[in-house]
Amino acid sequence: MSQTTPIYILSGFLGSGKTTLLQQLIDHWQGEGLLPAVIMNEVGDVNLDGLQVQEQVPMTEMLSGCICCSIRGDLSGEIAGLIQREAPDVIVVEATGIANPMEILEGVSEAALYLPIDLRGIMTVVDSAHLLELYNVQKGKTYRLMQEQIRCASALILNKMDRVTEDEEGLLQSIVERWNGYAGVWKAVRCRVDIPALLDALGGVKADWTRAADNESKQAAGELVPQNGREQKAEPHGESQPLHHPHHAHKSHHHESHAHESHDHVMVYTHYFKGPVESMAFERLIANLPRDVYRAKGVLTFSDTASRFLFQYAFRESDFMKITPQGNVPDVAVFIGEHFSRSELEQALLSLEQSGLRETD
Ligand SMILES: Nc1nc2c(ncn2[C@@H]2O[C@H](COP(=O)(O)OP(=O)(O)OP(=O)(O)O)[C@@H](O)[C@H]2O)c(=O)[nH]1
Repeated sequence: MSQTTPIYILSGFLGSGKTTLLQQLIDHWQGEGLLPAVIMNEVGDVNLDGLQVQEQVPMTEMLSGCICCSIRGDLSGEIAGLIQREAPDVIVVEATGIANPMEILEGVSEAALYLPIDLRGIMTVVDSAHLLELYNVQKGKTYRLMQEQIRCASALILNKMDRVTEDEEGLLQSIVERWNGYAGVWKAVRCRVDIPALLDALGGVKADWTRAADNESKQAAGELVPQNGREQKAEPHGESQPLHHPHHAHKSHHHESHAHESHDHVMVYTHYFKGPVESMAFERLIANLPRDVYRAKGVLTFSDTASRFLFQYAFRESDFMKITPQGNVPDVAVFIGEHFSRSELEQALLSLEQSGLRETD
């Protein structure tokens, strides 16, 4: 009898906490003796989230585009490759924060027509404070995309509750219940949720799943076949790019305009550092980023510290973590936002590099 591989889609706006949840899912499955595998999609051309996932987790990286549109045609090939190479017990597809989940759902559903996979549902992670702020304004593409990601969820993780007051909790709950009365809701800080309960609540995804009222739970089954391997698919291109690459094959076109409409306002700038920079100066630059930059992350060598750091910036909060990356990871920072001035940002980063170089002379 042929066996199907359960597959989960991890959705949520940029910086909401998807990778934070992914780490917990992986720990849980590994604790059960299972082999999870990950398909990680990034809009930039470097996968920094992958550095936070253990080496032994098989991972395929789909970079430089969004699986909901520009590289959606590649998704089924990636799933098939992972199953063939690694025989994982479960697969998680971590979408880019700007992906329209409906399109990813369609991509995975198409793949399920000819691959032995069983789509269990979409987990959407929400930055609760960010949602409340956008809800107060009630407009903008980011707001609509967040709304879409919430509507499409089969499970909702209201994350970053540490940034929400008790008074705001009620409003938050009522917003998400109005938008999606079907999904189970988990409130969390750092995505710390009851993972077995979360997984138990996810059943198969129905064709008309956005309106489905019932939620049958299915049990994941699988044999342990521990192997290891990572593969990277990057498209060669310049350092700053729009998110749609005409040279990518589009297998399916019927939803294209809708998908692009969801995030064609977003731009990415990737900066490769030529040398170390001073830590305080870099922190100041991050603290003063224009509001239109809503996500940044990178790996850096500072001129005044011994260790290398992974930095994260999401919705005006930054975080620095010491890391020792495996392999040859360059000093690089990725900035994602809307209509910000690439040249101003580049100039600011270049002058940081200049003063860093003077210091190490
Ligand atoms: N204050 C606060 N920060 C959090 C929480 N959960 C995650 N973070 C931080 O938010 C930042 C983004 O978290 P990630 O898990 O990388 O978010 P993501 O959704 O994977 O980000 P992208 O893949 O870039 O879209 C990191 O600096 C996390 O440490 C939380 O509950 N509260």
